[in-house]
Amino acid sequence: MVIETNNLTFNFGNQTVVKSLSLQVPAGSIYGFLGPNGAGKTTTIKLLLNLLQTQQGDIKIFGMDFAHNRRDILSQVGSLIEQPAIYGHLTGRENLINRALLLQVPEGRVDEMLALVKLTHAAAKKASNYSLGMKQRLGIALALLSDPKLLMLDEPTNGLDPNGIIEIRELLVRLVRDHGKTVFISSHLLAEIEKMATHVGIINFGEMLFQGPIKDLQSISQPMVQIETDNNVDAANLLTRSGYKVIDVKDECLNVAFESKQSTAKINTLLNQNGYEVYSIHKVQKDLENLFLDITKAPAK
Ligand SMILES: Nc1ncnc2c1ncn2[C@@H]1O[C@H](COP(=O)(O)OP(=O)(O)OP(=O)(O)O)[C@@H](O)[C@H]1O
Repeated sequence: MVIETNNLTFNFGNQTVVKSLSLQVPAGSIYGFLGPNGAGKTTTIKLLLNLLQTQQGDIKIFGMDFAHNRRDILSQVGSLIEQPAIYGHLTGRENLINRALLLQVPEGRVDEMLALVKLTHAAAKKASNYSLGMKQRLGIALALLSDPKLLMLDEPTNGLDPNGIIEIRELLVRLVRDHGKTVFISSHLLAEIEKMATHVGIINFGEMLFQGPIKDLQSISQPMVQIETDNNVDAANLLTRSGYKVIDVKDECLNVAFESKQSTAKINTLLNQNGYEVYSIHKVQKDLENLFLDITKAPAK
């Protein structure tokens, strides 16, 4: 794991904004850290970057205990939180050269970074004249100058138009695929993250509500046949024995993985032939956005 937290908890006064958080961010992943406004994402990122002092719990980054290896760890982490620290009166290249001097990074990296974030054509333009998307990309180039293994980005697509979002997405995918980085990116929009993330963590009120590979989240949103019978438990057993994939059984209904209309009709016939009364049978599907809303609308504890 590149990032691992155990029982991470943080309070602002008497408000607990991060609650027993156990993050698991695998190496080489694009980890989407999702949650509505005020969920605790920025606070968590600040704890991971030591911009806030940990009050409770442990953080391990690159397998090292954060409390005892802070310098070592942070020298291998690039970050972008809130607005990128850019000087508007300097050009894109000058901004990068300044930082390269500060970090004692060879100046050759500057042109490499400009090319990587597709700003070579605008290198000599004043940063104040950059679009929001260009500023974000320059911010990412600044974060990448020291060639960190891990990039942490707090809502980097906030306020960007669809093109700007696509450019950032493509850049992050390239960084992971071609440069072996791990990317930790927060957002309050699942739709933005879904297309690039390999893993997601969904938090609300500081608590982890779902964490795992994106495909696990997608599999919860697979289409299902929802069936209500006079005996759902026995009907589910019959369907399992007959080779259908029963997803769950509740008092009021049972859910079977949807295969086709024809297979749904066969399920109906099978149940009827075995003496079950079928009160309703229909296809249901939650799209990811609705799933996300469902997961995050739980009331505060
Ligand atoms: N400096 C602070 N002092 C007191 N409370 C704070 C402070 N910073 C954040 N909070 C509170 O902590 C909670 C979590 O805020 P945080 O900024 O971490 O959420 P977030 O998920 O990043 O939200 P957003 O998507 O809006 O940026 C919120 O209730 C917020 O009001």
